Amino acid sequence: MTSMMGFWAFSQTILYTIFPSELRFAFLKSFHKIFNFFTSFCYYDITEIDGVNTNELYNAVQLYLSSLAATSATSLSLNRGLNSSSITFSLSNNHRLVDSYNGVKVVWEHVITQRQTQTFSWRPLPEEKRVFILRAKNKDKIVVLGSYLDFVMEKAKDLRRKHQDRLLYTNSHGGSLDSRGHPWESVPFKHPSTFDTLAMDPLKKAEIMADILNFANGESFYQRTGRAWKRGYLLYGPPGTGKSSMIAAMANYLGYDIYDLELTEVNTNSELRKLLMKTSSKSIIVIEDIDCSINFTNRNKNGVGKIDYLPGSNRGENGGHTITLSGLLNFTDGLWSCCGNERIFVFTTNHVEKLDPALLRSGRMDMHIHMSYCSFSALKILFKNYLGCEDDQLDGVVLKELEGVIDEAEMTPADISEVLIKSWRNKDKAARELLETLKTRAKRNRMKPRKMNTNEDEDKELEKWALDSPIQD
Ligand SMILES: Nc1ncnc2c1ncn2[C@@H]1O[C@H](COP(=O)(O)OP(=O)(O)OP(=O)(O)O)[C@@H](O)[C@H]1O
Ligand SMILES: [Mg+2]
Repeated sequence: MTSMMGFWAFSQTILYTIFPSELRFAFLKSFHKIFNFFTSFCYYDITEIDGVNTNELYNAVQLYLSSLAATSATSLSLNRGLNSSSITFSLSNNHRLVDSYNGVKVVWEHVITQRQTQTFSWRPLPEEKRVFILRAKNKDKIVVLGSYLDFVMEKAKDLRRKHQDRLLYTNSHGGSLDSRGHPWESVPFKHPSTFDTLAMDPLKKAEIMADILNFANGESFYQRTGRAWKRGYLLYGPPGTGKSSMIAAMANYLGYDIYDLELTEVNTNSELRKLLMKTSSKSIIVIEDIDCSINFTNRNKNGVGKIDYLPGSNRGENGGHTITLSGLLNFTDGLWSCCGNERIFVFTTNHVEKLDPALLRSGRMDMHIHMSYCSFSALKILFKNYLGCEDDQLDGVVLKELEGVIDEAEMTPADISEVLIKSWRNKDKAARELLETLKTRAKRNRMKPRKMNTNEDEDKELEKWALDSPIQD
């Protein structure tokens, strides 16, 4: 500003010595206009990469402008991501867009420049440097910084949930970062499972739906009670009972992204933290088959399990992998779990009895959900899904028999779907075939010798405990 004033004084001196008075006035007037034009505006740079981190505001602005650009910009870049169902717009290089908010007019410009070749860097940066420049009048500074940018962030979040494909992230290359600073790779998430298609006890389903909805709408509750805005679910039960389908249904219901954390790819607790820091809010962080990829049972003298990689996993015994159960609990529970908001953690397992009790203890996972064999009420949902009919449209006698035998048959919804899918065009035939299969399974189960040993008793005890664990805050 001082140099501006100096330049102003200097130009006035020149003016008085060179120009006659009439010309001087006209010149001064235009000069004043130009001078005011530049000094009455403020400019904000929003760069794509801020230091080493991706700038969330940049992504939000890009999305927000894409919705404006579609109708008002004259030059657009059109993109369609691999596997994506929709085209996205973005402002072309050096193009501008005018936006107004509460009577305040702002101008956005997108500037892309080539980055100078880097001599040395811990992490290579992308070749292009991309910046959004926001211009606003000085007098509107408070509105812009106080509420306009928050408005842009909120709008972008909504747009993303409404129009963009949700994403499924995976950490297939462990915790290492790519050139844009992401440890996660993503693909569009298009799982068709919803709570409508999920076959399970309707009361239990309603309870889970209410719980996640309460969570998603509970910002003020979490703020008031001083709790981190996160919730943990443990889904356990035999294969094919719908644990993964439940996760997909949750994501579709809330419009959240999914981070599928492959724990065997993560080497250290700090890598785990890095991964957590790079997850966005409104997401579900999933660790599937937690008992299969790692073994928590090997506790050290402090009673905290150190994770041994099982023979099937791709980690050797002496590979220098130092991830611990306390690291994992810190990830879900501790201070690090609070960087970011509105996140759901889901662990799944086929063997709840193999999990370390520290993981099951009250307060760790807020809700333990037992996904079990198909019940009669769950079967009715499968009839609707696969045969397109309500149960009262089926033969009453067959239905009664199905009800009598289904619990004893102990068949998973996945197994039952396989039977129904074979004759889905003929609903009565499909129901009859299912009845035959269920009867055969029930007979086999009746003949199977029940092993009753202390281990089984313990397992049952543990399952009961897991089932009875905390359900509400
Ligand atoms: N409860 C259910 N409701 C509707 N469909 C189901 C249900 N459970 C299983 N299925 C069907 O079976 C398939 C496999 O189920 P899913 O992958 O959800 O089981 P899972 O419990 O995650 O199994 P695993 O323990 O092997 O991971 C699903 O794609 C779906 O078609
Ligand atoms: Mg699964």
